[in-house]
Amino acid sequence: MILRELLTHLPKAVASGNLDQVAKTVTADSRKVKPGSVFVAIRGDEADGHKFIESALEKGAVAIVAEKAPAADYKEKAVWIHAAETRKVLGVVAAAIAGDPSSQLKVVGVTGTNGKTTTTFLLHHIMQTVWMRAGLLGTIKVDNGLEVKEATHTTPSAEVMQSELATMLENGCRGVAMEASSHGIAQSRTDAVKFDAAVFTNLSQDHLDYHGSMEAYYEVKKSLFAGLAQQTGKKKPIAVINYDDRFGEKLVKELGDDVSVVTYGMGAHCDYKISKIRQSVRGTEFQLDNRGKSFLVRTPLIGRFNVYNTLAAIAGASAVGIKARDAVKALTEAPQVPGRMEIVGVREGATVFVDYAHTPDALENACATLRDLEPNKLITVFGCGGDRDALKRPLMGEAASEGSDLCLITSDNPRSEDPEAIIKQIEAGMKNKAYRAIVDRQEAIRTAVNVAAKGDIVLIAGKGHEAYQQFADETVDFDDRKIARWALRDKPVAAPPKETFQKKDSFKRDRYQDEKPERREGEKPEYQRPEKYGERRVGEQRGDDRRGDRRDQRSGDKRDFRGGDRRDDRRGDRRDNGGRRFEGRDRDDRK
Ligand SMILES: CC(=O)N[C@H]1[C@@H](OP(=O)(O)OP(=O)(O)OC[C@H]2O[C@@H](n3ccc(=O)[nH]c3=O)[C@H](O)[C@@H]2O)O[C@H](CO)[C@@H](O)[C@@H]1O[C@H](C)C(=O)N[C@@H](C)C(=O)N[C@H](CCC(=O)O)C(=O)O
Ligand SMILES: Nc1ncnc2c1ncn2[C@@H]1O[C@H](COP(=O)(O)OP(=O)(O)OP(=O)(O)O)[C@@H](O)[C@H]1O
Ligand SMILES: N[C@H](CCC[C@H](N)C(=O)O)C(=O)O
Ligand SMILES: [Mg+2]
Repeated sequence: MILRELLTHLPKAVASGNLDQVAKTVTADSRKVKPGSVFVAIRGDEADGHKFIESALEKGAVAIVAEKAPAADYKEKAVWIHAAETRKVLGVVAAAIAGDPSSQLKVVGVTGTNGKTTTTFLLHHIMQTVWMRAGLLGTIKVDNGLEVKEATHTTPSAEVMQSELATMLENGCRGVAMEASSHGIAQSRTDAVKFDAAVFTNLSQDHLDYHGSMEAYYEVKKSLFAGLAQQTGKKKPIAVINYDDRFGEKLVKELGDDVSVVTYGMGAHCDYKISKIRQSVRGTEFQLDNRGKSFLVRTPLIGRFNVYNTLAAIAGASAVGIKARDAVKALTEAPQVPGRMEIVGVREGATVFVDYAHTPDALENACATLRDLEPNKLITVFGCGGDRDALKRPLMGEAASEGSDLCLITSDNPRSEDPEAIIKQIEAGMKNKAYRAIVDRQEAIRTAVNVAAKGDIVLIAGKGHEAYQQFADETVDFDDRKIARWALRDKPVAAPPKETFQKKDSFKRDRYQDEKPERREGEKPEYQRPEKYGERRVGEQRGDDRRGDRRDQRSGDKRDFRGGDRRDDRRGDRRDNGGRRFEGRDRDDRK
């Protein structure tokens, strides 16, 4: 795009230099500048992009966008564009260079503290089923319709996002389901995206390290919806809002008439109303009432909160013209969202789930969901990430201890923090003494699996699909699901004596801290850190190592409600809520 044309998108900017040159790409990172790039200098939390202007010029930037005018001795090596709020300008320039792809795609953005990834996966599945080709952009992966890549961020920077959207359009996608994280909204990554609909799943405590208060966090989420009214070029966008959520209700009240609002929830006045929920370990079914029509929705997903995610996906799909009937049909074969309430195995009648609950609300819901399956005991393994909201730590302790019979507090991604110090902050919130602290996550998982007896459920929470663990000095390969499978494989054949875990007092940290889990003579050897886990990924940093699961979820990982699980190790006993106890079943081939 010729710079002169680009400037028509920036009416308030002041430019100097030869505007008849071609702008090929745009970036806010001097390290990614190539000849012909526009470099946008952004004042960030850690660095000031203006300091890298020289470096961008040396690499051949054709134009510099900055919040200040050029110095008097500036040699006009490149066009200088002086503008306010360069973060916002980045989005506008990126959209213009990419050909404004979101104006030609049906775009649904999903925001909220929990449920974004799940809802976008469901929505993407519906879009793919009905439209053949659709894009997905979020925490786990970017699917451009033809290829799947690991994601680095939940909501990538504006230039990455606009280029991904352009590829989706080129690849024949009709629409895209994308997550809008609060960081992404606050940093204007989503500003230049033209949404057809935006979904609000819920709001509860998280990210207070970044936003400062719940009110400020809410205001950021709200700005996505308020922004819909300012959008041009698309017919009136639709705000799809969870009306059972306190902040969702507030949002509905506060949005003006210039945004169309559609609500979902249990309340009689909701546009998409849920009732008659029935859950089992194989899936969930419920009644959906919408515009005088009733549907029986059946999905293989487990958990009451997934009823909300399912409904959000149906309402989001309807907002872009997909018939509710078609969405409901597609959801009978909804995909297993990696690491979200995923059954990883059953052994000796004990079932192990991996879930991504990493907020107090999510942990409370995850425990409640598994409690609904009426296990003998619910054993929860969890920790809290370092360098992130510290205020949620005792609250997660409280949620887990209230929802479980036994907790194993361990490390999540400690990042630059001391893992033991994080654990202490979690312990401050524990409501009972039925817990042990085991800093090593692998050890904690193995202990939980070993102590689980017939009819028990083990919940391994917090890291879900993540395939790594981040420490101050290194990032190592680590996958809860793999570790849990190995631990299940090595689990002693007979469950440990019941009395070991009967007395809640017996889980006091000091008593068990250094003990190794029991193993009987002649049984399988002591668990070794597998070779593969010896490989270090030294030096990888935050954004770069937020790696998702490499598997392409479109192939081979679908769960069919009607046919039951395709993976045979997901077979728990199918029970409804009729008061019977949950009992997992063993895979025969493990014996
Ligand atoms: C706190 C935060 O969100 N930071 C993000 C932000 O960084 P920043 O704007 O503060 O950038 P900075 O590092 O201070 O640098 C300022 C500018 O100088 C530039 N620079 C820097 C160094 C250099 O050599 N040359 C150069 O040009 C940088 O590219 C940047 O433009 O913008 C960067 C580019 O888009 C992001 O990579 C970075 O994400 C960091 C790595 C991160 O960890 N973010 C997490 C917290 C995040 O965004 N998470 C959300 C999910 C949260 C949720 O669950 O809801 C997400 O959407 O992924
Ligand atoms: N609608 C919901 N309400 C409450 N908790 C939920 C909901 N959906 C999912 N959860 C819980 O939150 C966890 C994370 O879900 P998911 O990955 O879909 O959320 P997310 O918003 O994308 O999270 P992140 O911001 O970290 O990417 C799940 O593993 C589950 O425990
Ligand atoms: N999107 C979330 C992911 C948290 C996952 C958890 N495993 C952790 O590292 O805290 C965040 O950035 O807060
Ligand atoms: Mg997500």
